[in-house]
Amino acid sequence: MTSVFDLAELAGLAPEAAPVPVVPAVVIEDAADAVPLARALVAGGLPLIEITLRTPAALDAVRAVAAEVPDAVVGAGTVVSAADVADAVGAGARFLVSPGWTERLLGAMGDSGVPFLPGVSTASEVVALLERGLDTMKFFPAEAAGGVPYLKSLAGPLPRARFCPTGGVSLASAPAYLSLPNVGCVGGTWMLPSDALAARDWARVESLAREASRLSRVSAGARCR
Ligand SMILES: O=C(O)C(=O)C[C@H](O)[C@H](O)COP(=O)(O)O
Repeated sequence: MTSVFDLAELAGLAPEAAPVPVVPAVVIEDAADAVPLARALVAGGLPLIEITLRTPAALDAVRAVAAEVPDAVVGAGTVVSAADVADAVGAGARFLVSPGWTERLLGAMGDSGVPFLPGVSTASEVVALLERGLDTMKFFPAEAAGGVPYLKSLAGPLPRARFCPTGGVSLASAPAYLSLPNVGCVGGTWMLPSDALAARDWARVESLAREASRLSRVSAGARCR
């Protein structure tokens, strides 16, 4: 099955046109903002968009982006229960991201039919997921859990596991993550500053997305299939 790192396939693009491996994590307060926000991200070159289920507006936001922004690939983040999985997929989420995992959550995400990134932060969790046949995961909270040196250390004993580090990642730190052989994409909120969202400053979001979209295609693109 397609993994979240099969970015071109997820986005419906040819492999050579794989999008930049940066996934904005959106916290949305007003569902009416979802479409203009998603359009700004897409215009800035970031078509993969994770809307976190942290706010009451999130599911309506997923629904709106799925219906009205065809160039976006919208997914749901903060998926922490089987009910979240059902709600997110029902709303049109095309991928799922969770900060952690349980057997039940893995089962529900596995049955959902869409790619998913279960969150891990320890070597034992990586081993547990590999044991279950899953090799694609979110590394969360990336910076607090050890950042680039930690992922480098995991690559030796656990080379099959591939990660999407998220949590404290910035424009400055993203290139170091993307240069690692076990990183397929990075997630973050740095292109969505809360003051820009509060002001509905979509031009600023687009410009920050464009800046993020210049991050190395070369280093990660080859591994994102
Ligand atoms: O809600 C979840 O499922 C998450 O894990 C959320 C995101 O990973 C963080 O919100 C990233 O946020 P920054 O640290 O600002 O980049």
